[in-house]
Amino acid sequence: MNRAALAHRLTLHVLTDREWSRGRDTVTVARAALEGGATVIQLRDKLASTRELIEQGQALRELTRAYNALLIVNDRVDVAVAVDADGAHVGQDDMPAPLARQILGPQRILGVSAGTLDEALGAIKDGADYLGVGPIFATRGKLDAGPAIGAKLISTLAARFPTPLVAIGGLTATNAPEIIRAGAAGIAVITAVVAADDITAATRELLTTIQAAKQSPQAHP
Ligand SMILES: Cc1ncc(COP(=O)(O)OP(=O)(O)O)c(N)n1
Ligand SMILES: Cc1nc(C(=O)O)sc1CCOP(=O)(O)O
Ligand SMILES: [Mg+2]
Repeated sequence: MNRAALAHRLTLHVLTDREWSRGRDTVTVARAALEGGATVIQLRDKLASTRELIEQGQALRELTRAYNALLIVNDRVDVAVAVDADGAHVGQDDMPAPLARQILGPQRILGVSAGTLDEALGAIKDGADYLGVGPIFATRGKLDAGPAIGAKLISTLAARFPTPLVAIGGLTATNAPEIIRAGAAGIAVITAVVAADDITAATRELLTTIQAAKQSPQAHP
């Protein structure tokens, strides 16, 4: 997939998280988000056994194909390959990106987290297909995320590099537009979607807001 196509498909990335799902199972949450227009489902379950993760991954693989959405597996590059996901996402404490790339091969998508310019430069050098940049705002979704960094890193990176940027951390329909205008290709959320009363409606609202921001004249060139 070329960069422009990938950037388009990264518009709205929903991370599963059973701790925030209010008793709803991962497949139910993902289906509702896909119905609302999520373009990526990231399987992120810090509690699951490997066997459970594989089962969830296989179910999400089928579902994401039916909705023409991407499936990314968080942390577990081996599981990403085993369930034939589109890719994997690794952070700064996870498998190093060059090893993840070896396992994923050249075709699958490799996402890497970056919270600083140095981390971003390293991830780009290591061949990340997209960067997960955050935490942009204060977040409830990741306890060890560190302090909010705001939009500056997004605008700096967008001005200098073509690698698509996915903003994460405290994103909502209210604050997403300014981050898209700063140059993010898309946003990633946990609580704004998976903890919502109506997951489909929350996803739809986010998607509409992001699409409008992408088309606004103030959008990043
Ligand atoms: C799109 C996206 N961006 C950042 C992250 C965070 O990854 P990481 O730092 O490894 O933290 P955990 O998600 O593993 O807790 C992400 N998952 N997705
Ligand atoms: C999983 C994750 N990674 C982050 C990072 O900054 O890398 S912030 C985060 C949690 C995002 O949850 P919410 O959308 O509810 O704020
Ligand atoms: Mg991780």
